[in-house]
Amino acid sequence: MEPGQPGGSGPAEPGPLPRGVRGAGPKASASPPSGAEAQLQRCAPAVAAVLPAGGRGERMGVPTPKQFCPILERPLISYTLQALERVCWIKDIVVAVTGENMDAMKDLIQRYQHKRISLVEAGVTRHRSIFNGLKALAEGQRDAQLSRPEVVIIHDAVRPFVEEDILLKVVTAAKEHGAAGAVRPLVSTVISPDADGCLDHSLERARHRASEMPQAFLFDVIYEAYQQCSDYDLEFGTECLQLALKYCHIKAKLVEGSPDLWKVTYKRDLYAAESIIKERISEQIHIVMDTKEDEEHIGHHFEEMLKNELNHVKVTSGSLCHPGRDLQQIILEQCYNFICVNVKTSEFEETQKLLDVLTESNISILYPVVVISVHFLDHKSVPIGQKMENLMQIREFAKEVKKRNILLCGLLIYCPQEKQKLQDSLRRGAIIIATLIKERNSGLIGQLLVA
Ligand SMILES: Nc1ccn([C@@H]2O[C@H](COP(=O)(O)OP(=O)(O)OP(=O)(O)O)[C@@H](O)[C@H]2O)c(=O)n1
Ligand SMILES: O=P(O)(O)OC[C@@H](O)[C@@H](O)[C@@H](O)CO
Repeated sequence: MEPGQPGGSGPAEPGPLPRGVRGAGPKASASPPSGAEAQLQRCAPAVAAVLPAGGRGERMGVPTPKQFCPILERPLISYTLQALERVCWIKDIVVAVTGENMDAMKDLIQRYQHKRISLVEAGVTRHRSIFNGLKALAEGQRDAQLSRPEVVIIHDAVRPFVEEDILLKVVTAAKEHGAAGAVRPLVSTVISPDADGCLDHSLERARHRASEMPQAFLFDVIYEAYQQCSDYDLEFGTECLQLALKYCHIKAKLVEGSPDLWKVTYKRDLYAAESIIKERISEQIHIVMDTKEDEEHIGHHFEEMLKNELNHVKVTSGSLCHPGRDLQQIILEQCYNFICVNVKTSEFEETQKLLDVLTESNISILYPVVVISVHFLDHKSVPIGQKMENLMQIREFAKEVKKRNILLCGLLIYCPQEKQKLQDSLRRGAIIIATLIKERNSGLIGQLLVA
């Protein structure tokens, strides 16, 4: 077993410590608890998580096991780890991977600065992988600082959209009932075929649920269940809650989960996951301009047009004159989309300053950051040949910053003197920007689009 490598900036900062669970890291609680809160936390359960990630992903139909398939050039499992790492009261995350994928997993932990991760060898079935993870926690391996938790979460590594609230619900329910699991309404009706492959009977859909993840258990319950488990169950079983019922007579509490708890199984699920992630990181755009706010200029007309056309997202704006104030705050808010409107300075002076700040910030470790360098072509500009020659530098800039997962492309907005035509150009520019951010396509880096 290999502990994960300590990270640097790492994933998003964990959320606030919910009542009733003990913190894990230095940021587990903003200030030391007092009185009843301290008492509550002292008796709160220590929580660990086991992530089975040792499958082959045969139903995905590609050579790469689906947990390592890329979404926006980052392996799927990294998103699940990030989701669990956001929860500060999960002390250890034990991931079961096959021996052949162990090195790839260690590289991934290092590259994306995942924390609190320990690795164990997967088994030939999902139940065996989970059992190996539980054994690692039970034996409290010193080299990974693992300790036996009171409550253990079991969550498939290929379910990236898991939020703190469902985790807290299943952990709290497991503490009371011994076991708990997320469920969802059935989408299709379950039927039972007879020996001839014909319908024997169907289940009343409204009275049944789909068992999803996360699930949570008192550690002693699920560990005892796995220790008693038959080889048949270990080989063919698919339901941990059933093991707790069959071997420990514990009836798990069923917790209604959100639609996002689905498991990535087929290729369509990977496309869906990528679309959801793209949508989530496109919700905020920050405009950087190299002119003062009160200055009448085409750049401010364009800023207004952007805010009107992109009214479905949060659009903030500022300048680089005070990067310590505006931009750092925006980066802390995890904005992944930046528009640099070059009005007064030479072609790429402002854009270069923005790229330097973004490169320093590590914001693009987990998600590709889109930067669009906006330029204007009007009758006062330098001769168009000279202008275009200057703007072609964007290709070199883009190639350089791509190494830092920053997707840079340019937008040249033609500014006719006639007011309506100018408005049309600005609107086309805004639509191009909205598309570039939504698609986040690395194939367009270094391109200069014209509106
Ligand atoms: N021997 C196994 C088999 C599966 N899993 C993990 O269990 C989770 C859910 O299983 P499933 O969706 O069935 O994954 P695969 O077995 O990889 O998929 P397939 O059945 O299509 O091969 C996945 O994170 C998978 O990596 C595991 O840890 N060990
Ligand atoms: O059967 P699979 O290995 O595809 O999936 C394993 C679990 O995710 C699945 O059985 C859930 O219903 C939870 O128990």
